[in-house]
Amino acid sequence: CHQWGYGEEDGPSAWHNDYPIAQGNRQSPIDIVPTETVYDASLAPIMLSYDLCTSVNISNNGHSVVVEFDDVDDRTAIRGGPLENAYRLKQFHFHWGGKGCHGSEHTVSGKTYASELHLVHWNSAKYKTFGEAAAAPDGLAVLGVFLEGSTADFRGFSPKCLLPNSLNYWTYPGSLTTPPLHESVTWIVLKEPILVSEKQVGKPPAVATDGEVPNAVVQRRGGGQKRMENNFRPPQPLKGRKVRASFN
Ligand SMILES: C[C@H](CNC(=O)c1ccc(S(N)(=O)=O)cc1)Cn1ccc2ccccc21
Ligand SMILES: [Zn+2]
Repeated sequence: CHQWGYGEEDGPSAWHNDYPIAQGNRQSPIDIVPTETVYDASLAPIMLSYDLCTSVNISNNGHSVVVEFDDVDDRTAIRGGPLENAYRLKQFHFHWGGKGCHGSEHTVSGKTYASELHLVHWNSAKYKTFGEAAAAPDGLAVLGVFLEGSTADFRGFSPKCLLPNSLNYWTYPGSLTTPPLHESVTWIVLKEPILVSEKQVGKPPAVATDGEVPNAVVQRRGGGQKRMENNFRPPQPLKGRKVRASFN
């Protein structure tokens, strides 16, 4: 099966060998240039109903730490914004760098953030399963939230506590940022970052790249477990796409 990663040999610059769509026309992430975005007054505010969300598990899939939700109904969903109907929350995960710097996937005029949270939703009105939606052009909606280093509390555990005060956003048609890189994502990227504690962002979560969730990752010389870091794809060509802003 296709082994891909973020290293020299198997990283983003090699993904096109196994996933030619990597050079497609709506790839993600992108560099968002605010002066080149278009304010669209017809864009509705996004509405998040995360209150009844039921997280099911947390796992390390070798590429990120993923918190999965049970997606049997639309209790936990995102609506409004550029979306035609409700999209159901499936999972959220993070992308980060090493030592608390440059870990975000989207950038804003070249500025990188320490990390980026992705809340992944699927179009349950049109598709029966996440897998089916993940391959359809209007199948997914991913809410991207930048994480900046500072101190902040992290009480409770509704994804709502992971959101900034303002829901001002940019939106554009894009793709999964990891293989299979399906061009199936309506991206909604919040402008305002959330602040998480330096110690949390400074040190990437202690996860290994071989899928184990060790209590502490040991840095073994030569092979064995490697600390998972820099699991971000660099910005991809815009190829004429318009990035719309929900704010002036
Ligand atoms: C495409 C899927 C695996 N990939 C993702 O789910 C995914 C989601 C979000 C992003 S990002 N970084 O753009 O937000 C990247 C990858 C495999 N898959 C196919 C069927 C299926 C069913 C359940 C679970 C996974 C499944
Ligand atoms: Zn992601």
